Amino acid sequence: MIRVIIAGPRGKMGSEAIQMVNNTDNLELVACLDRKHDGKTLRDIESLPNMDVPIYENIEECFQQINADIFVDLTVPETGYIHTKAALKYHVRPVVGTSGFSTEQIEELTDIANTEKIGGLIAPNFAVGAVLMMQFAKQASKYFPDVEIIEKHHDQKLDAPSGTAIKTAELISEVRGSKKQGHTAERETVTGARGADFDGMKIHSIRLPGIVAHQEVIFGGSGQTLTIKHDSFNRKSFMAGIKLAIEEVMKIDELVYGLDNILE
Ligand SMILES: NC(=O)C1=CN([C@@H]2O[C@H](COP(=O)(O)OP(=O)(O)OC[C@H]3O[C@@H](n4cnc5c(N)ncnc54)[C@H](OP(=O)(O)O)[C@@H]3O)[C@@H](O)[C@H]2O)C=CC1
Ligand SMILES: O=C(O)C1=N[C@H](C(=O)O)C[C@H](O)C1
Repeated sequence: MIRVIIAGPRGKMGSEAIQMVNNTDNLELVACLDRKHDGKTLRDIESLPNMDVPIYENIEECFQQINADIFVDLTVPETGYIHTKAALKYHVRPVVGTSGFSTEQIEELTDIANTEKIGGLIAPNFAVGAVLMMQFAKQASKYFPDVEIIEKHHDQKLDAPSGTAIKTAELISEVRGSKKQGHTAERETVTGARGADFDGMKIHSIRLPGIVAHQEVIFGGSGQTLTIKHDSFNRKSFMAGIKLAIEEVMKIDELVYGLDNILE
């Protein structure tokens, strides 16, 4: 049995993750972290399963009282970062889905995990299809260095660009390097019209009600374009990746960034 703590249990991802853990034979939910229901149990909250799993508001208290193997964070960037640091301190392996960490924060968490020899994972996207999209985009950029990323998410999302878009740009940059695209005399008549700039490639973030999580990577070449596209239509699309991450992180003693690091 792998003993799991989930932070953000009332959220869209957290509530799906609880279901996934409850439906998985070798996983056991042992506590949740929730800023609004300290001292209660899941049973006390209408939207959550009828279970006697304790809820904590304070992460240190939670780790001091609960013996757990894995800490899953599905909250917001500022809190997720603090949670992940605490998990590493208490040697509870973090599996982090929360997006919006800075590069410096990811580097710092990686250093701590590696010093402590604790396995962990920060994954911008747990959907296997999205991981493949990123890998295919990296491959394509060798032949098509002119590329723009369009990511589309629901309008409750806090961070822009998405974690997936940033990871995609980072992977493409490993192959393509830095390259300014578009006309040399290009100028914006409305600020932001050309999107965010990452090593000269543009990232465009769309936020609308009615959509979940989608990304297109469009490559342009002489007389042709190539579009690599992934769509998550619901949050179940991320659950197989979280399950795999929980299981695989138990076998490693470093913190990795991206689900691709543990996929065969
Ligand atoms: N890696 C991946 O594959 C995926 C990652 N994500 C990321 O996961 C995270 C959660 O997404 P989602 O479930 O859609 O978001 P939700 O807004 O539905 O859920 C966020 C949860 O975090 C809680 N929360 C908010 N602020 C704090 C805080 N300061 N301290 C503690 N808890 C807090 C919320 O509680 P309250 O109701 O009190 O605000 C809520 O329960 C996001 O960062 C998102 O980008 C999402 C999908 C896939
Ligand atoms: O907030 C979301 O919804 C998602 N966030 C992640 C991201 O920032 O890439 C993963 C997925 O796109 C859904």
